[in-house]
Amino acid sequence: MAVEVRPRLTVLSGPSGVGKSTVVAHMRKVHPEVWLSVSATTRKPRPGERHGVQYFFVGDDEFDKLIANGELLEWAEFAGNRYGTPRQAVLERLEAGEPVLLEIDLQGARQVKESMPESRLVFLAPPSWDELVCRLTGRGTESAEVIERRLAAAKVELAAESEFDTTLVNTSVEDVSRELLALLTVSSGE
Ligand SMILES: Nc1ncnc2c1ncn2[C@@H]1O[C@H](COP(=O)(O)OP(=O)(O)OP(=O)(O)O)[C@@H](O)[C@H]1O
Ligand SMILES: Nc1nc2c(ncn2[C@@H]2O[C@H](COP(=O)(O)O)[C@@H](O)[C@H]2O)c(=O)[nH]1
Repeated sequence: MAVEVRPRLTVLSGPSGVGKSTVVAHMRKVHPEVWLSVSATTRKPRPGERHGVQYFFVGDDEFDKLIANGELLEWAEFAGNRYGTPRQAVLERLEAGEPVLLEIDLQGARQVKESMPESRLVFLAPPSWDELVCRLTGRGTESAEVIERRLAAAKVELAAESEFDTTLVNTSVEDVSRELLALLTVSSGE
């Protein structure tokens, strides 16, 4: 019997610093055809980040307009900044029959599951709490105060792991990237 393989909407979430961006970047280096939604955010760019690549960096007024015009599939406030997924690009990809990957926080993942129950939520977990703290601190992109806020959010996110369809533990970037890639399509057996 032929196995039907269909694209799907996959949401990757997990605590700040667990390695979501690293895993996705590795996967897309090996498989550049994988499409990742570019979010809008009110956060200021980190060194090396470019508008339209990592994020669409917008001001508060512009973000307000995106919400008011219904242009965001979901949005949330995270550690003092707002983040949201542009709706149109996601719907266009799905209508074209292409897999869609979102890298968003827990609040956004819950909103997507509510509006698109057929989506798959993937939780990226750290090997341990100490390793998470080490990765977030070692990245060196946030102040001590922001790290504290992100670690407080991480406790909430880790407690919500059971809401996700699948958990991947980020011990090896290469292994997790491969596992994530396999989840981007749904086969008829599922
Ligand atoms: N498997 C791994 N082993 C060791 N270090 C890792 C691993 N995966 C990622 N890292 C490192 O952890 C740090 C955080 O990774 P990354 O920025 O990808 O996290 P994130 O989950 O996207 O964070 P945020 O949600 O804050 O954007 C980076 O310095 C990255 O190099
Ligand atoms: N709900 C949403 N969360 C998002 C979106 N884009 C990114 N994120 C999440 O925000 C935090 C912080 O990201 P950072 O780049 O400032 O480190 C992280 O958990 C991201 O996954 C989004 O569109 N919606």
